[in-house]
Amino acid sequence: MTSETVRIGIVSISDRASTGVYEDKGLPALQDWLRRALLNPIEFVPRLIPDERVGIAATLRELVDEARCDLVLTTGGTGPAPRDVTPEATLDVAEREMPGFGEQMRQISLHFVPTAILSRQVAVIRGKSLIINLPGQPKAIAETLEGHAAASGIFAAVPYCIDLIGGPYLETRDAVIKAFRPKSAQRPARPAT
Ligand SMILES: Nc1ncnc2c1ncn2[C@@H]1O[C@H](COP(=O)(O)OP(=O)(O)OP(=O)(O)O)[C@@H](O)[C@H]1O
Ligand SMILES: Nc1nc2c(c(=O)[nH]1)N[C@H]1C(S)=C(S)[C@@H](COP(=O)(O)O)O[C@H]1N2
Repeated sequence: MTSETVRIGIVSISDRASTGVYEDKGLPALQDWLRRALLNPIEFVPRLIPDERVGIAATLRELVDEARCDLVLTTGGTGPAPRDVTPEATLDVAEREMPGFGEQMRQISLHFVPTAILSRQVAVIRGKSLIINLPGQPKAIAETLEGHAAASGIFAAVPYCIDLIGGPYLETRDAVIKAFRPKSAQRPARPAT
């Protein structure tokens, strides 16, 4: 059985990376982790943009409404600094909030850094797409998606969430992240790769 293709918007939000002050490590880190974690063919739709609320909201709308992404992951701009506005922009485009993702990410991240509580990250649904904010530190991407021995990574809940909102059936590599679905929602497993 062939996996369905998934279209994923990846958005790196950083004033300095988007103006070339330093090299962006957010988009490569997102791509690397998703390629490792997913068995589905992936079409990435990447964007590197500054910390501007209106521009971030416009990018998220475009990725969901025009590019038809099933999932959008952002990185950066979730902290308390005046220019950190990613959560506000994400809420601007939200139809529904999914507060469990932010709660769980802060729990996971406390196993890595005491400043985990400074991230105001949110997750929302718009149309048939799930949008999730991740912190800006490139290493925080794998940390929050994959988790810690004591706190399961948020990506474990992403495939079933996407099932429920009408997206493609995502299959993960268990060695990276084991997706959880109720038995009634599981399809027969593919041979391991
Ligand atoms: N996109 C990125 N690429 C590479 N490193 C990054 C990126 N975003 C953040 N970092 C690193 O994480 C550190 C802390 O992130 P911080 O929240 O200050 O970044 P930011 O808000 O994206 O930066 P900026 O002030 O340029 O918008 C940065 O000093 C940088 O070392
Ligand atoms: N897993 C993880 N979460 C993390 C961090 C990290 O290094 N790893 N950094 C924290 C810090 S220092 C800040 S300020 C906030 C917000 O980061 P952002 O503004 O770059 O999004 O995320 C926090 N969450």
